[in-house]
Amino acid sequence: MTIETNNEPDSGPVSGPVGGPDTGAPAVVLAVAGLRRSFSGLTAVDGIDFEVRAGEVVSVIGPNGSGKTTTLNLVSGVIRADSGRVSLGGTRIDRSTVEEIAAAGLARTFQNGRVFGGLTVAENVEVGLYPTRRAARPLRRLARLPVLRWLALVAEVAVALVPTRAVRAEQAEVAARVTAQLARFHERLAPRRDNQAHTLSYANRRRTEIARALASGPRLLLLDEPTAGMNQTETAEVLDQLLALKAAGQTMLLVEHKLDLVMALSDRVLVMDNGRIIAAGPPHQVRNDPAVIEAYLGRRRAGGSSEETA
Ligand SMILES: Nc1ncnc2c1ncn2[C@@H]1O[C@H](COP(=O)(O)OP(=O)(O)OP(=O)(O)O)[C@@H](O)[C@H]1O
Repeated sequence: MTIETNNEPDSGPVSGPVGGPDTGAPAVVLAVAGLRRSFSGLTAVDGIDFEVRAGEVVSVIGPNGSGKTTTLNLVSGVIRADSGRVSLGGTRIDRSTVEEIAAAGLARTFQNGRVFGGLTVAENVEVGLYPTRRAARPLRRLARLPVLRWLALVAEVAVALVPTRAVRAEQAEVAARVTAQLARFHERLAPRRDNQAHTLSYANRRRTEIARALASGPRLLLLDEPTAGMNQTETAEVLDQLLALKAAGQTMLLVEHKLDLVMALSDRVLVMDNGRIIAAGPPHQVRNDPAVIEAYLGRRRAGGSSEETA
């Protein structure tokens, strides 16, 4: 077996702040401390602290512009923090590259859904396995060094042209994993595996993106508004899939505006306002927190919104 996976249960001791055997609490998968980021004088994320434990589903809600997506971008390395610390499984990742963070076991989807339109559905999912491949990338460690990156690429091309037995075995494993991910989405994706992604409906593009994020068996899955732009039926279907993932033990951190989904799915909810976490706790507790009602839900209700969204 040559593909590195990250979906082993996080029950063993890890360095950094942990629960584990001593406390009986699941290990900390993600630890965020003092995270801060400003854009041209505007503080988007203002020194936040939180943890996500193994098997937990944590949702981040809050009004538009409160700092939710910036938080996901900081955690996943898409942008750098001005200060603060992010650890995945006890290892600091806030100065790592996006690829290093992916290889460490973090996968994510984006707010507007990002797929490679010219690739097939299966190829899009296969991309998600790239950071975990070893045989197909024999000199992958050199890719970190700008001067020697070309050597890593040459080695990749060489084994693609003349695949070794290990590369062929890895390719077979990749194909099996892609098929398993597409099967997760039943008739939505499996029959479309060879269709180019640009021909898919919006909902199927988003499903493809989730399948790609799951392909590597991530230790932590970040989802940025996984049901944005979906109708009620599509949203309910995605909720069922996320509940199945949760039942299988997948650790997730998501940003979501649809409160019904958040309430049904989350173990804990973090409420952000003006870059800060103003409340955190189980869904029913957060829903009834006077500070949240005042700062956020109350605003909505006062505005007479009939659809309760975050
Ligand atoms: N790249 C950027 N450059 C400048 N300002 C930014 C950038 N990214 C985010 N911001 C600002 O930071 C603040 C937080 O934005 P962010 O997208 O994190 O909020 P959000 O809670 O995810 O909002 P929404 O629910 O609308 O997606 C906003 O005022 C936004 O305009």
